[in-house]
Amino acid sequence: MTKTESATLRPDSLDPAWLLPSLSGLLRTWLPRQRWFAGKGRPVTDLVLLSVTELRPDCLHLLVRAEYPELSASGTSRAAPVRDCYQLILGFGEFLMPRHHTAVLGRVREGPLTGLLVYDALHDPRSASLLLDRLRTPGTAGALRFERDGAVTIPAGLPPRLLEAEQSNSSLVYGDAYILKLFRRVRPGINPDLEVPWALARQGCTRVLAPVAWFRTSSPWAATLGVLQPFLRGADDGWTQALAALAAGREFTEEADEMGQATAEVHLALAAAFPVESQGPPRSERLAAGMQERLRDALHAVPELLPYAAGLRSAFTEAAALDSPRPAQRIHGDLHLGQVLRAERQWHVIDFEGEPARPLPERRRVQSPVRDVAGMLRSFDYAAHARRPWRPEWALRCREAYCAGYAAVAGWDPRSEPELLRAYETDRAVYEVLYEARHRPDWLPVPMAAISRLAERPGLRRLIP
Ligand SMILES: Nc1ncnc2c1ncn2[C@@H]1O[C@H](COP(=O)(O)OP(=O)(O)O)[C@@H](O)[C@H]1O
Ligand SMILES: O=P(O)(O)O[C@H]1O[C@H](CO)[C@@H](O[C@H]2O[C@H](CO)[C@@H](O)[C@H](O)[C@H]2O)[C@H](O)[C@H]1O
Repeated sequence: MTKTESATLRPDSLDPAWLLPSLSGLLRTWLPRQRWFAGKGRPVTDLVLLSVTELRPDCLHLLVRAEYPELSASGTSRAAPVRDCYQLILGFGEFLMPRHHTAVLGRVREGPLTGLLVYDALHDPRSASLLLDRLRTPGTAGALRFERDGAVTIPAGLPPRLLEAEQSNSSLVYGDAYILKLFRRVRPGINPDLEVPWALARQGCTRVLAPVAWFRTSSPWAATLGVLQPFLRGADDGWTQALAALAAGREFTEEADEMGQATAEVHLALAAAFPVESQGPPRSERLAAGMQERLRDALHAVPELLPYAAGLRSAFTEAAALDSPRPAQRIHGDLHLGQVLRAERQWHVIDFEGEPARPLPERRRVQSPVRDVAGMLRSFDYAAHARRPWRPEWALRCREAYCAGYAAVAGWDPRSEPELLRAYETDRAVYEVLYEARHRPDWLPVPMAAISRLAERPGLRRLIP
């Protein structure tokens, strides 16, 4: 990397009245290309600057509200546009890093900043280090507040690198000792990815990594913006390991069994750390109504789902007739193979953010633990369908092993509630269809294969993937 002189923003640079117009054209082109931007491939129809904070004269922290049309099966969007708030940390000045040309938004073409190069400052080691420095020494910058666990001392000077994983957010790794996740899509409220691991670690749960520092904002509303956790050096996630096993023609049942045990341990710790539903078991009717509603939304957005609608609905109708004996409790909310990391032969569970598209109050609500189990079962299926030849029997064995491991620790077997499991798997597959349509259209056939199976075998009782 070569860095030439970096321009300094003028003192009036924080004035939203002209800052946003200067950046607007660049953001409209750059945002839809980002992996974490939910409106991928759709035009940004409006941008509002919600807050701007100077981190350094040539580095700004921004919260920007982007508006884009909702996905619509008809192509003509009659649905209300989506309005999401995104966290950006932008650098201004010359930035030459050819490997990371996606980091560059471009040159400002109008207003007082004309000619200035704008880039995603997370790619700039100076800005990445600045963030760690702020987290090491608690304090404020405008509406931003940096905080840390007083019992932990974070060393200075750890070299930063931006993680190049397929992510919904952006993460910086410091000296292979800590990882800072910056939430890209910001919602009002405390993010469960801070709240949950913090509470679980205090329960003595060794399956999670306790947050050591975090930062939040109070403007335009209170929200968590980033969390720093210990980095598990040399760990592989479950997805990478499952694909490696498949490629080598190996079974993955031992790992799946241990993963089931880890999930159950986390569920037990969650039930101890947070209130469980005091009104008795979750009301299946209400639950199924929520699933039907999500299906309706997905049908509106993804036309490929329409032929399966009746079959999918039947999964929810069947579940509505039952009442699960399982009390509702806090859960992970988006459990899949990418959310478990294996280090020193032990699985750790990460990313308690829940499904990023849902509002935070919904993600923080108590739910059935079967939702998490179904998420992981779907993930074995994803792995088995990620490459040709498809290996559904491999997935079936993983799914059985995972449930057995779960049952051994939790004291109840998810397979004993097949209707509920099917409903949650169907709900998850519908979510995945929507997720892939929005973020990775090339992947759509994977959840669609499950949709066709789940819809066409309404009487299914086995764990056939
Ligand atoms: N504590 C950690 N130690 C090592 N790697 C981690 C850790 N936390 C996250 N990662 C890596 O970062 C990736 C993205 O993290 P994740 O929390 O899932 O972010 P996102 O919500 O953006 O998808 C994970 O798949 C994993 O490879
Ligand atoms: O990145 P997040 O952890 O926030 O989760 C989102 O992205 C996941 C993909 O990266 C997506 O997971 C889906 O694809 C996985 C394979 O890449 C597969 O293991 C999961 O089973 C499947 O759901 C997840 O749904 C989404 O919320």
